[in-house]
Amino acid sequence: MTGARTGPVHDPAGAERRARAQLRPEHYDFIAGGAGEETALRENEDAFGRLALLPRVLRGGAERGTRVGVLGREWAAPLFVSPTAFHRLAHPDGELATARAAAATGTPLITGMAATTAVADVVAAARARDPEAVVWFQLYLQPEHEVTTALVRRAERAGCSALVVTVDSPVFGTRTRDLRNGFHDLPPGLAAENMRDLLPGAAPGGTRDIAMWPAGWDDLRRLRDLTDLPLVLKGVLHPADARTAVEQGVDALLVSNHGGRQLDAAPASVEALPAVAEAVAGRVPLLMDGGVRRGSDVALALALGAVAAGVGRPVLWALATGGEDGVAQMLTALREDFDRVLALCGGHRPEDLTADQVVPRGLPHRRPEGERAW
Ligand SMILES: Cc1cc2nc3c(=O)[nH]c(=O)nc-3n(C[C@H](O)[C@H](O)[C@H](O)COP(=O)(O)O)c2cc1C
Ligand SMILES: O=C(O)C(=O)c1ccccc1
Repeated sequence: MTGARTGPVHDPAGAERRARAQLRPEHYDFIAGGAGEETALRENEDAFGRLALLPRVLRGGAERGTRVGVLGREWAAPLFVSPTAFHRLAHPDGELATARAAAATGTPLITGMAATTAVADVVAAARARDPEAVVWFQLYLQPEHEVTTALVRRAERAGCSALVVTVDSPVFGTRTRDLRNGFHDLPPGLAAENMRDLLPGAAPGGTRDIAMWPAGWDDLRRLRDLTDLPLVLKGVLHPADARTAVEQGVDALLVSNHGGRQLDAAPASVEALPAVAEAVAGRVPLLMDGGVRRGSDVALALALGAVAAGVGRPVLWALATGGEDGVAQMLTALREDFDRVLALCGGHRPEDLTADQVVPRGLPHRRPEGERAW
């Protein structure tokens, strides 16, 4: 049969179940959990479930492709790996395995300051698979400007091609599961390697060593002056902030509620996307993450204004059960799933997906007066 599935089957729920069986319970909870009552966490996936895609028909499309352009580079698909802390909790190869898998599948990777592998080693691992691999560095603005500066220099020297500043974390969200489990520190032997020698005391070993701090637009301007790398703001949900960010010369926005781990009352990322897209009006590219689990989620995000969608937890589940191969299979399956959804929607390229193709699920409660159902 033409077009039959040949690659790995995409099974997001199964991947999490298998990872859970393998991880220490407090590590599983750290990854799976959200803030407070985990409303924002649940909403990220549920919101996609409330949206349907209206396919267009008879549009041809034998010449289909998934490539997109972002900040001057071509990406294989509108898909990237969002920054998540502590990959060595999931697998001994940690960020090295993730970096190799991302590069091997042509997927851009955002590695974070809370990685358990130094950014230079992460970039080297990616470039060993693909010399053109795209790696960005995520950071939190630090209370001491010298620490921020040192982190930026580490990312520049490593060869990262953009900085992602996470701005949704003036304080750490209330992580209910971590509090219940007493999980605050990394196991012996693991450390937040990017922070090494930047903080007083021993090797940075836990969530408390990554300062989240209430930075302001002034601090962002100082960062702008510090580096020529493109700046991406992560965690913008309010359209007014999106507008300010564009005025401040930010190069891209990543619309995100931090996987439901910061403000529990925040909307789902995909629900915040349309208003941000309207405010930005195409002046900078929009990325999004939160609850992206299948090709149709990527397609919905694109139709609502994003140029690409990121995955956080699915990477860690795949890493826990399958290391580099597991992550590569997951990313490949997700890309293939998106490609099929794009075709079924009548699209030839990711840009062909439009907002008129997104409709809410569920019948309207009341039909307009006098109108028949057929
Ligand atoms: C275990 C874990 C650690 C995370 N660490 C960071 C981090 O250090 N910096 C950051 O900006 N976002 C962090 N995030 C948020 C992700 O970048 C991303 O916004 C979120 O995971 C996307 O949602 P998803 O997990 O539903 O795909 C983390 C998320 C998880 C699950
Ligand atoms: O950002 C997060 O969600 C997160 O879990 C984390 C943990 C430790 C350090 C930095 C971020």
